[in-house]
Amino acid sequence: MKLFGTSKVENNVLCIGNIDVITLAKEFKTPLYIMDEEHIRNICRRYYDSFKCEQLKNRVAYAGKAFLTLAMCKLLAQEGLYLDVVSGGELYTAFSSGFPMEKVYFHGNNKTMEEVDLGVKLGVGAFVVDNFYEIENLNSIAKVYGKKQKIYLRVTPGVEAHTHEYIKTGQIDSKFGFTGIGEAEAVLNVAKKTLELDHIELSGLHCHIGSQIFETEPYRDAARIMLNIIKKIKVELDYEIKELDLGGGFGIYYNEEDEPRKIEAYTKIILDSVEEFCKENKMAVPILTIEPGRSIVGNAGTTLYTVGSIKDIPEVRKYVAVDGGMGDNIRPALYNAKYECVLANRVEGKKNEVVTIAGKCCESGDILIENVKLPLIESGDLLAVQSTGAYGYSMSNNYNKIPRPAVVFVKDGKAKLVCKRESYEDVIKNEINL
Ligand SMILES: Cc1ncc(COP(=O)(O)O)c(C=O)c1O
Ligand SMILES: N[C@@H](CCCC[NH3+])C(=O)O
Repeated sequence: MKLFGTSKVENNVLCIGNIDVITLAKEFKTPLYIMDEEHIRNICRRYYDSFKCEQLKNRVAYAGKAFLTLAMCKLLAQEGLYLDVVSGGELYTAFSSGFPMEKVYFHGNNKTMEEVDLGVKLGVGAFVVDNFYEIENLNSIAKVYGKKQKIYLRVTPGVEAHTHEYIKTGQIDSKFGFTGIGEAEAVLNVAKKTLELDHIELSGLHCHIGSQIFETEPYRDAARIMLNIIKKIKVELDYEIKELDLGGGFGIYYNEEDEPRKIEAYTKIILDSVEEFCKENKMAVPILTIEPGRSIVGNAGTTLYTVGSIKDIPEVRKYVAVDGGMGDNIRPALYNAKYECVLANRVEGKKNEVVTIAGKCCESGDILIENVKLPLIESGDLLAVQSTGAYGYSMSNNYNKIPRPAVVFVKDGKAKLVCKRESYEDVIKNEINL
């Protein structure tokens, strides 16, 4: 069992943010997403410091797709981070929280006209554009508002990162961005056309090579490819790109097979390789951005469930069902993602057994964890699945009309409700009873 942040075991009960989970379950019910606020803040600070945000004006833009709520936006603003949003809904969340719009990067491979309009109207810092269709729309909308909109061009650098097929994004065969390999003609052409538009300012280039990446070397490769394109744009178009965003994707620990590097190892290789390339090529070092999502919130989140039915099929398997499942954590079903868990109200028990943790959805694939060794479990026990802070709540759904769980931030013995548990009324709120 690995404990992150402020998680610890006291009197054989799991405690997070100095509150035991039995108390949290009583107050907020289960399933419950518990976010360790101190842990999130510590990671934000480690990124901010090690990426030299103060000294070099570099930026850490948290990728909101991992987990975004009003409270999270407030926390990010307090920690001095930027924010990457990928839809009108995420943008609206940030805006509603009072997050500074000039610190927002607006992503998305197919932004609608309404989304583009909202972004320009609210004054987002930069659009990360994926295609020329978007640039033209953006130029005409920015004209209506009498603005010159900053953009980054998203480039697929052709870097192979070893991760799950569904979460790779930097390879050439990708729906994202302009192809940036070889002579990078596609990027040069679009940069050239962009420079002719009156309401667009080409500020930077962007790439993102994938997610849950453990190696550091692909970031060096991506940095060099991107800087080479910046150099080409300077030589061929006589235009200096002053900003570079190298995306996120830094891997975290979910289970024993995962060997993530320290945050500082990723930030170091990026800073060093950019500096090295710029020195070799006598170029000015651009302002750098990274976009970590998972590595900021992943290990800070724990999902607390109550055990319900238990089905023992002798010599085959023992199913232990919890009161949540693929509605609150789709990742095991979607990516075959592996998690660890603890019997949270009796962390250590005398007899251990191997069980499979099943969800409550009407779907055979709704299995949260297969073959995990735990103390003998009884109905009514509390089970805590660890490292669910990223892409848990944000990918949650109402399959089987199951209401989404509540989210609490815990810190220094206090729990703050940041998202209410959905009610049955919420589940039908958009429906019309003809
Ligand atoms: C453009 C972009 N930036 C940042 C991220 C965040 O990735 P991660 O949560 O793996 O750090 C993603 C998701 O993979 C992304 O698509
Ligand atoms: N949702 C994915 C990662 C997101 C990839 C976004 N580009 C996950 O849970 O791992």
